[in-house]
Amino acid sequence: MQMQVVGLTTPQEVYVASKDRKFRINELLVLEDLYQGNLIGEVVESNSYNRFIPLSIGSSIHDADVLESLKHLGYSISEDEINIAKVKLITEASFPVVTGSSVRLPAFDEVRGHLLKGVREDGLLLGEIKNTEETAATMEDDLKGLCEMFSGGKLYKTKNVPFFLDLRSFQQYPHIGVFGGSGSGKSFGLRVIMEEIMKHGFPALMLDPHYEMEFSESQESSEEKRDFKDNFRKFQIGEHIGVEFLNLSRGDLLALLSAVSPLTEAMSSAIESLHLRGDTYLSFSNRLELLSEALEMGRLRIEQALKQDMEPMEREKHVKMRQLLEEYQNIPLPSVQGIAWRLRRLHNSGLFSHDIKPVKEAMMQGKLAVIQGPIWLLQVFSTYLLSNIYRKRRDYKDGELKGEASGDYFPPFIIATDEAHNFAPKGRDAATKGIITEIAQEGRKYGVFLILATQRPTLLDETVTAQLNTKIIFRTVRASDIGTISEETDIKAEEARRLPYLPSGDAFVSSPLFGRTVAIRVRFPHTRSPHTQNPLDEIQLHRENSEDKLLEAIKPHLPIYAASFARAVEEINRQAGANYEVRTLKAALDTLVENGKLTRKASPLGDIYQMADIY
Ligand SMILES: Nc1ncnc2c1ncn2[C@@H]1O[C@H](COP(=O)(O)OP(=O)(O)OP(=O)(O)O)[C@@H](O)[C@H]1O
Repeated sequence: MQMQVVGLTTPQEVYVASKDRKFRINELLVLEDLYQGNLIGEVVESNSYNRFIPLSIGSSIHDADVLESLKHLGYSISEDEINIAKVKLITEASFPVVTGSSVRLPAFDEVRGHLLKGVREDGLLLGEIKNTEETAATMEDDLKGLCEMFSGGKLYKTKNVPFFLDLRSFQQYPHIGVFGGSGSGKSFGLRVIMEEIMKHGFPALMLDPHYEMEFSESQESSEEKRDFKDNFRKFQIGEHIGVEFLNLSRGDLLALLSAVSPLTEAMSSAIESLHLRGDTYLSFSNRLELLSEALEMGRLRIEQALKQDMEPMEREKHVKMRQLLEEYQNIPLPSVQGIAWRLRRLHNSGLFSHDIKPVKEAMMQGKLAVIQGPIWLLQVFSTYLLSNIYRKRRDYKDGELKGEASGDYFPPFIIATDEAHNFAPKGRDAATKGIITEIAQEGRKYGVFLILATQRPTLLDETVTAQLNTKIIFRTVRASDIGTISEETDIKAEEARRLPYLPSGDAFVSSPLFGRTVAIRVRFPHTRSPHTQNPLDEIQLHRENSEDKLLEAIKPHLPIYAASFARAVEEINRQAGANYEVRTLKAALDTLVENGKLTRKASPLGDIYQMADIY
């Protein structure tokens, strides 16, 4: 197996040819340069030619120089099969590589530094580095076969070099972007990242608008049975967690109300004067309701009413209304009503009936807290939650830095979310945008890290995108998104061209730690999402279940004449938990006949249905 550098070379890029070896994209090669010693390069394009498709027919890489030097090196261009790779040097050479230099595959130790960063114990094992099988053969045994891969319908142990993301390096490169279109493997990727974070017991918080981040069921097919029941806790907003109204700052309250629907300026200033220190939900909402009633009635009618006879409670109410009207007469009624309905909407969601203590507790214990809720409520709540825990961490850390007796300990943590473009959108406001931008810019100092996943990197706020040091990029088809990705990462033009065709689960990792883009395949997750049932299977299962139920319910009535359906249908419905009418019952029984479970015979009194096995 002979491989050589051919054609015109530069210090950054060369072509390598071989008669008998097909090059694999992203594999690493050693170029044995006579003067500069061994150089490491990565295959970025691979082509193969034979005499039936002569080299001279259009392709970017076989320019005249390549052809010329192939001839010099003894290749017979019209007869041999020739494989040619475009190779980018990973470490730049000082001057162009010598044409004709021998090329070989590296032993693992020669490229270890390019493939593994940090120590294994601190790494998040995301999967394998693509096309490193031959190099991996010379790897120490305890790095071999570390994770399960799923490809081509088969599950197997990896034969490639494992890919670790060094958790320790987050201090330097704190934030991660996960990009990829629908079905590209982004959710699987996020799941794997979160599983790895849980393995390290690193406190984390995940916003889960899709209700899919469940880690208690292990993959059935996997050999490595592993669940994370004790490593994560799931909270539904309004059900398990919420905000304590009493502890809300004015700013928090404004953020919450505006997340329901943007506030007008008049509303914001009304809140400034209407919200009082020590307000509970009840005292604040009562004030709003009474004021709005008072504004509607007007001073004159309130005075008149007070002159009439009234129940003491009614009187008290009217006195209070008069007082409020005096105090807040300049606030327009629509503003008060606008605030009141926003507040009611928050209250109806259950938001004010709970607090965030359980989330903090889970994080203090090094667990992953999964926060679920509809996206609007998630926005509202996470604004409050993120600000609260970030502040807690910042206060603790600042106190420590100043050498002051520090307050309560709160650990470093990771915040992860899918649909990140909803939480920090470009060009428009969202409740969460402020806090996410702040963490993107300042979080590093406090050990607060972001993992932001989105299908649409183009819609993510630029300030935030610019702070995402590490990017994991799955299949992306949309040209505008490929454009954004190309601008924001060190992804090579050849790789950008491959983005629309990446198989699900393959990704490019662009990270300053590696100094280049690494092509990986994400491992098979240990756990599965509750959504993985195929809708077709769901329908089939449901159908079988309801058929079985109907069969059980009809049994006592068999044999049954079509004419007797009217009498039996009610009881059958009760037993089968169904809602048949005479007509639909007949159709359902006919289906059972088709499936061979019942038989139908014509008789002078109409059709008779009977159990199939009797005949
Ligand atoms: N690492 C992987 N290994 C094996 N198969 C994978 C991997 N990642 C994804 N797949 C396959 O691709 C399918 C789609 O992946 P996934 O659900 O992660 O896509 P997605 O990008 O999150 O899409 P969406 O945004 O629509 O949810 C999976 O159901 C699985 O069959």
